[in-house]
Amino acid sequence: MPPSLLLLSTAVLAWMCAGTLARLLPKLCAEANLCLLAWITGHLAGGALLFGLALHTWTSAPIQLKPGLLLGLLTMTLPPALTFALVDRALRADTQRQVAQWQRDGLTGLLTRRALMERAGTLRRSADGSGIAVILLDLDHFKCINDRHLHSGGDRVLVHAARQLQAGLRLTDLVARIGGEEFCILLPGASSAQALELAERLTTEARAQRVRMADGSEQRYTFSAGCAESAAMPDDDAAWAGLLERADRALYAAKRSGRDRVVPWSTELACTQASAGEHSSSLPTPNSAPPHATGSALPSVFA
Ligand SMILES: Nc1nc2c(ncn2[C@@H]2O[C@H](COP(=O)(O)OP(=O)(O)OP(=O)(O)O)[C@@H](O)[C@H]2O)c(=O)[nH]1
Repeated sequence: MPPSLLLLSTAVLAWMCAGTLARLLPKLCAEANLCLLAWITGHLAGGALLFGLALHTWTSAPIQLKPGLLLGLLTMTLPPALTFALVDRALRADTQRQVAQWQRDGLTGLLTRRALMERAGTLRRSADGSGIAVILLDLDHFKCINDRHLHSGGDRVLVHAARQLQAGLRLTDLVARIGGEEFCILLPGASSAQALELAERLTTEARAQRVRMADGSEQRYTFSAGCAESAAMPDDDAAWAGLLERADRALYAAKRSGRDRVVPWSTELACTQASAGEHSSSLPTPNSAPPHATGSALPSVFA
C-alpha cells in the first residue's frame, strides 16, 4: 500500500475513532481539559514523528511501513481529530443550551413569550380550518405577595401557579409566561365556550391552592383571566394582534370588576370600554416588538 494511501486511511480511521471517543470521554473528564490535553499530545506526537522521519532521512535509512510507523501516524492524527470532534461537540451542546434558554422561562420552565410567538407562527402555517382560543391570566395583587414574602417567595408562587396551569391543559395547548406574573394559553381548535370553561376551571383550582412558603406559612393566590376566540386561525400578525387584544381587554375588565374572575371578550365589552375611554394596558403596542422578534410570526403582539 502506498504511504499516502496509508496516511489517508489512517486519518479516516482516526477521525472515526475520535468521533466515538468524543462521545464517551467527556463523561469521564471535563471537555475543556481533554481538548487541551489532546491538542498538546497531538503536537508532541507530530513533532516526535517529524523528528524521527528527519533522522531517517539524515541517516539515509529506507523508510519502511513497520508497526512503529503506523503507530506514529495514528498518534499524529488521532489527537488533533479528537480535539476537533470535541470542540465541535462542545459547540453543538452550547447551541442547544442557547435554544433551550430562549424557549423556556428560566424560573417556571414554561414557554417564553418569544417561543410562543414561534409556535403561533407554526400553527398559522399548519392551519386546518379550525379556529383558536386564547386565555390571558394575571396573578392578582402579586406585589403584595412579594412584599410579604420577598422576591424569592413571589418566585415560589409563580412556579407553583405555572405548574398548576400546565397540569390543567391538553397536550395540544400551549402555555407561556409572557410577563412577570402574566400567562398566556393558546387553545388550538377550541371554541369560546371551551376556553371560558377551561379558564373558569383554572381560576377555581387556583383558589384552592396553598403554596408552602419558606417560613412555613401557606400562601394563596388567585388569577384574573380574559379570553377570546377566533373562528379561523389568524393568518397574519394583525389578526393575531386583534385576537390577543380582545383577550387583553377582557382581562382588563376582569381586573377592573374585582379580580379573581374570568371575563370573556364580547362586543358589548368593547363598547363599554370605548365609551368609558378605557384601553388595554398589559399588552404592549404593535410597534414595541423586541429586536429578536423581527420577522417572526407574532413580533408585535407579545412585545
Ligand atoms: N417574585 C417575582 N416578582 C416579579 C417577577 N416579575 C415581576 N414581578 C413583580 O410582580 C409585581 C407586579 O405588580 P403589579 O403590576 O402592580 O400587579 P399586581 O400587584 O399583581 O396587581 P394587579 O395585577 O392589579 O392585581 C411587581 O411587584 C413586580 O416586581 C418575578 O419574576 N418574580
